[in-house]
Amino acid sequence: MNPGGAPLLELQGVVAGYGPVTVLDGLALAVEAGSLTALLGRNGVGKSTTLKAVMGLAQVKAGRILFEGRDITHCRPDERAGLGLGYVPQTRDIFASLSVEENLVAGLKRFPAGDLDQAYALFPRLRERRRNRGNQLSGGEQQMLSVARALLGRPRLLLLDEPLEGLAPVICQELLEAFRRLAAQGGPTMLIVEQQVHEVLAFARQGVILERGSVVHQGDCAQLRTRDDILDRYLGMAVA
Ligand SMILES: Nc1ncnc2c1ncn2[C@@H]1O[C@H](COP(=O)(O)OP(=O)(O)OP(=O)(O)O)[C@@H](O)[C@H]1O
Repeated sequence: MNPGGAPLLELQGVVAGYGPVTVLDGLALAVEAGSLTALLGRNGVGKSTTLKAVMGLAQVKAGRILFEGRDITHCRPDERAGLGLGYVPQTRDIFASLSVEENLVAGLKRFPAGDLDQAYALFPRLRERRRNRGNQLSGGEQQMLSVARALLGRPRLLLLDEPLEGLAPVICQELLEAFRRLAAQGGPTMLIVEQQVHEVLAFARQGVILERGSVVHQGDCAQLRTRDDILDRYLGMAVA
């Protein structure tokens, strides 16, 4: 399951990209089981590509990706999902013409062990909107549905790509509160790519900063919040 206490996820010297384009340049990254990790960095440094490489959606040209100590570098994306990796893409993975409930039921075809009631308990708004079509939902509700669909697979690691993008502050807090409840209930380890640095640093426990496809800083989010020098240097900002 997890031989020798290995990290839940480990990227070893990963070189990855798209065709001739190389984005990740020997990326080394470890995510411990039970952690909440924020993956930060300026636009275009390779945050989404990191998640795509883990899911088998970007081409890995060198290096290895291990999940629970098992080499998944060459597994198909659906095999990775079956092994316990959940992914919420930046594009929100829902069917616009299906209702909330139909979206979830479609997810159950893929993950028969999933639990609709659990999804509704985590996001009561989805129960209220269960007859609304995907394209009749607000951005926040679409994001909740996308997360709920990923959770049907009962992942041990949930990869979230900019879950707060384009959401009003009050909805961001609602979503983060749901993530907190999920974590408190022993939910999946989470690796979150996010541009809303204030919000994600207040939520996550570990922060990893990428620059040009490599890790340039990693540490406690509580400490990172006080490191204006690092935030300014790598993210072009200072957090009060
Ligand atoms: N399908 C693709 N084909 C070719 N190049 C791509 C593709 N997707 C992304 N890229 C390039 O890879 C680089 C890294 O992109 P990526 O989306 O991983 O960055 P990011 O750190 O997530 O950025 P952002 O914060 O803007 O989403 C960028 O230069 C981007 O243009």
